[in-house]
Amino acid sequence: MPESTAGRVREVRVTPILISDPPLLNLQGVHQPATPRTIVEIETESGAVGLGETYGDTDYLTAIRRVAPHLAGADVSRPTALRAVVDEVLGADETAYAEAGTHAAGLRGKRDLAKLKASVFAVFEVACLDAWGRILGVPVHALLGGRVRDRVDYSAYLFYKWAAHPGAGPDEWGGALDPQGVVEQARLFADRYGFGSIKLKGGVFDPDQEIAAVRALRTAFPDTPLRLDPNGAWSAETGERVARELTGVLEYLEDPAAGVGAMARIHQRTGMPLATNMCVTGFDEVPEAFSRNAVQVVLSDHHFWGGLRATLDLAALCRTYGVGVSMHSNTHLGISLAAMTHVAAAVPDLHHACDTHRPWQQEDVVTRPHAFKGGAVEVSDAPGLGIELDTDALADLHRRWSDSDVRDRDDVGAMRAVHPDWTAPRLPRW
Ligand SMILES: O=C([O-])C(=O)C[C@H](O)[C@@H](O)C(=O)[O-]
Ligand SMILES: [Mg+2]
Repeated sequence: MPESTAGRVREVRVTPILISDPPLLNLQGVHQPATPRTIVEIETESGAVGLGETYGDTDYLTAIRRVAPHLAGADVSRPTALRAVVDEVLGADETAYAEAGTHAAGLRGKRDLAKLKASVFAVFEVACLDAWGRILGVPVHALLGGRVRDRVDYSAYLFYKWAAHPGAGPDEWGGALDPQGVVEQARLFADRYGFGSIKLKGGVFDPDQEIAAVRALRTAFPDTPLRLDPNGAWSAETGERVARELTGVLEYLEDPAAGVGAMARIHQRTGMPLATNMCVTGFDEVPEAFSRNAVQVVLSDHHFWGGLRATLDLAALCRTYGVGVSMHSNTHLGISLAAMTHVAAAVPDLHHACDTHRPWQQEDVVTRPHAFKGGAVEVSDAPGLGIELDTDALADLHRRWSDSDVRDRDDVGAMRAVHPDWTAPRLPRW
């Protein structure tokens, strides 16, 4: 019998876009009014089109564009084989990633070539699985072993924020710069989306102010699991103090201090469960962190762990070592949310609500953006990722990218629009 050509890759389209983003504050500065993402479409000989979404910064976009032409003729049912293609095309040039600017580097752990390759592979893997699922008529979660839940719980992801970007009118969320503002934002998220867990992005104000905000959330939401994430802004001593003050209040504390040593010390001295998307962001970082008991919850993220099946590998590793698993997010649209939901649906031991930035985005490139009901997204059983590309929206957001000179996420630069002397904070900041 002749080999089937249905899953053979005919064309790969890579489209950079800019999506608008509110003025959300973090350790490094503030989100820009618009941030880059990359959308990948893999079209097969049968006409099936698989979708992927990932970071849009120059280093990612350049690497994705370099690899894309080499995928023609590959088979979407064999995504593992593409790993070798990515490795070969991106070669051994460590500088490809390390020198590509400062932007959000500090907020999501190490930056090296291995991680860039894992990230580039991930967006193609998702698109292949989507196309393959469409061809077979099965959902992506079925290709991952099948769903073990019907709905995936997400967490409200609160940020300190300005009421508006400089020079722009106020947005629909309003400002949140003190405990009362944070509680009001939480109520908005709970009312609109029904989230049953709350995370506050910290590292913005003095730790005592952030402790006060968490206590105000506890008073307003007595039974809701709470988290605080200062992105490694504190010293081990400060982390220890905050951990003691918030013991019994937080479900977990996320990246209180930078590095495995500080994390291990904080946990050992306080017993506070610690989560990370900074000190363990690749498989090579697992042995030391786990053997030193530095993290109790790993925040997986298929965008940089190497795709959906690598996320399942990570979950299995965590299970083996008695470490919890949950999910990290960055500013993203519906293709990423669909991929996150399919893989989360297939992870057996997912005991924490996943992070998502999606409610902060007012536009999308999918025709029917996901709805959060009771804080959860329903797991789709439609073929592939269960989403359709809105080609007009994609064209509009690509036009915005073409008309703009924003090419990288730069929270530090965005902060300079208001504080001209602002520089990336040296750690520990407190
Ligand atoms: O959990 C985290 O550290 C993040 O979500 C990283 C992000 O870059 C977050 O800090 C943001 O969007 O400002
Ligand atoms: Mg984090």
